[in-house]
Amino acid sequence: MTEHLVDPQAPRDLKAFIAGLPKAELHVHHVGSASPRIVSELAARHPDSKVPTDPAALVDYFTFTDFAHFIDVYLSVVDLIRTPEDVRLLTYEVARDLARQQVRYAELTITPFSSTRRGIDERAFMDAIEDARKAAEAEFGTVLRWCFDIPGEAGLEAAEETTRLATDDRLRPEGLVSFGLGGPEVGVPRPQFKPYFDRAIAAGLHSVPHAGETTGPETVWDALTHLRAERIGHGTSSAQDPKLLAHLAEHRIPLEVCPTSNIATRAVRTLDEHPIKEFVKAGVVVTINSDDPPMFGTDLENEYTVAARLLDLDERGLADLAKNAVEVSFLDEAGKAGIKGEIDTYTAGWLDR
Ligand SMILES: O=C(O)c1cccc(C(=O)CC[C@H]2O[C@@H](n3cnc4c(=O)[nH]cnc43)[C@H](O)[C@@H]2O)c1
Ligand SMILES: [Zn+2]
Repeated sequence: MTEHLVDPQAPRDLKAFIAGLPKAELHVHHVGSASPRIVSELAARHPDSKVPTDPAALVDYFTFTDFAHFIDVYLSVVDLIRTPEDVRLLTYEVARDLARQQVRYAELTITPFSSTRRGIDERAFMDAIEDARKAAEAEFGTVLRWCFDIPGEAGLEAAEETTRLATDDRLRPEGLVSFGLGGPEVGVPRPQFKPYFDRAIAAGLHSVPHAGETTGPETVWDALTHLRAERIGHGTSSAQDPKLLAHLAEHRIPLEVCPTSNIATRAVRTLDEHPIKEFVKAGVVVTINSDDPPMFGTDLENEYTVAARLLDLDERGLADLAKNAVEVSFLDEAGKAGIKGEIDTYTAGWLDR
């Protein structure tokens, strides 16, 4: 867990502003959001796992040599989720952590294939996430929506299964709004997933694949052309292609930027080399996200602190960033207006102190 990535230099006042700012999180993974407490609780429930049961030992365990190592570790945590009760506990606790950070709305990326192939009954899986979603909204006031993603490296069998689970009217959960594609990009060309995205889009889901996280801008083009991406997960390498940046800006295709994730998986060398500033300069809409927060030693508040430094933002700039995420989310218009109003009221109150 890369704790050194948390910025201790950030002005205390700005940190306090960020802590209270109502936020939306658009790129955060279900299993990747398991807190050290939940990971150790699940590891203790399933002692045959190689995941440490001691939260302190997780700091080393969650330090990654590269993206492939990150995926290996990620899958060892996936292996801890074996029953519908594990799924419900994880989902509910993730919502609690989001609510604590004043996250009013989150689109949580879930990989149902990883659970059903490990033997969790598909109906029980859907019931567990939906039960947690409803409880989280009632108890914490945080609205959750789902993005079901294909784990690309698991191939077309995974694509078929994910599409079936996302489009079968008898199974599809009420909270499902979008369809994604995750995992490694190297050796996993995006175009092969076109028929699955076509079916998901025809069923009313939004297209939000990962692209350009660990490969070049051509993968982002592929995601736009073949998968009809409406937002791009990461899109980091877009900075290498001025025509792509112009296209993203012109068509208002937002990038879901996750700065600390890119350092932790070694996709980008240092935060100062992160291309977020180039995205903004080119007029691309960016949103700030945490990806797999406990695994990367971060949370959404820290990502906003990082963004404030990299983009040189004051309170108003941070509020605009938070409103970007609400605006390009898949929440209904009334819900968007409500959160944007809250952001404005909070910011005005803070600046009038
Ligand atoms: O579950 C399986 O059995 C399985 C078999 C083969 C491959 C996979 C995967 O590749 C799962 C990867 C999983 O990783 C998630 N994730 C979390 N953070 C990121 C990220 O920063 N970039 C890409 N993927 C990420 C994602 O949800 C994938 O589904 C699984
Ligand atoms: Zn991701």
